[in-house]
Amino acid sequence: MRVYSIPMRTRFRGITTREGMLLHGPAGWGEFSPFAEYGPAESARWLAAAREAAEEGWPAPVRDRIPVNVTVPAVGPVRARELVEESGCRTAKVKVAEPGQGEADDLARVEAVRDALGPAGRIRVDVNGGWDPDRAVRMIRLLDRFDLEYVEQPCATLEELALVRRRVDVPVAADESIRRAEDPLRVRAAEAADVAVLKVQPLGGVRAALRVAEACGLPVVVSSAVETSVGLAAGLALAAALPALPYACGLATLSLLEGDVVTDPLRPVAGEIPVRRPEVDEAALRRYEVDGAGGAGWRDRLAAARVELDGVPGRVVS
Ligand SMILES: O=C(O)CCC(=O)c1ccccc1C(=O)O
Ligand SMILES: [Mg+2]
Repeated sequence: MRVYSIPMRTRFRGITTREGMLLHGPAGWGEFSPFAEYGPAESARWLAAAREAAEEGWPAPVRDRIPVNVTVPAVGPVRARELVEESGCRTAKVKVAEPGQGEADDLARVEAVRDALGPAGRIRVDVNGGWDPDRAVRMIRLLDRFDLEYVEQPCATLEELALVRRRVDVPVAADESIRRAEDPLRVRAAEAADVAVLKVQPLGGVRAALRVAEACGLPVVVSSAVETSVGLAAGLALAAALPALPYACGLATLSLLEGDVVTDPLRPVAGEIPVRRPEVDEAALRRYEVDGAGGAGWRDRLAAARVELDGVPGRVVS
């Protein structure tokens, strides 16, 4: 196993460096990159996803190209426009409700993105649970001036999502509300969402995510956890295996990173990423590889996740 640390081009989710581990097995490379705040129990699912990639591979694809959205972090309007234009994507996901910013920042960013995309482009906003229901209803109506495809996780809880969903016309997507196997049934029962955002690593792999998709009974948007192309390939495999894929996916996140670990990174071409599994490039990996203290911390996190998953300190995946 190898530990990487890649600087981010733009601060995202409060982080400026993306770190993780790459595990190798008979089926290829897998990525284990739980965010720093995740403990062993949550990280165990991220490990299950890495093992599936390294040991088993993924179910057969039913499509060979995945339409994707450009991800626009909480940047100013000028940078937002540049990111959309550079991307070639016709759908944008815009982060809003960033701590320390105001409603005017959100409106200016979304306006700039609408300007860059033109009237035919699609815009979704991601709130990461940052609004209370009253603010959510008010802000969604204001932002819908720029025509929203959906609003992702406007509030933190399921009950709040359901309340907001009843009060606005814009569809609601659940992201943070779907992290465990039992969550999709709760989302369904609460009638809290119109769309399910699914991420492979937090859900424990492509097969686990396919089961969640089925249990939700909602259209699915596959998103990345801001990963190297090794992790993104698993997201692509999920998007490629879903029976239906009515929305663009959030897998165009490589542009948030300064570099990658493969020869031919998974970047969009004309708004789509071709479904494939790129080869890890030794020279690229060595460029971002860390050992010593950083690497040791990750080896401890891997060991703890293994204990959760296997019950005992487990078999070593090289
Ligand atoms: O969906 C996308 O466009 C990119 C992925 C993304 O936004 C994301 C990435 C890592 C952690 C959380 C999130 C999120 O959707 O909130
Ligand atoms: Mg989200």
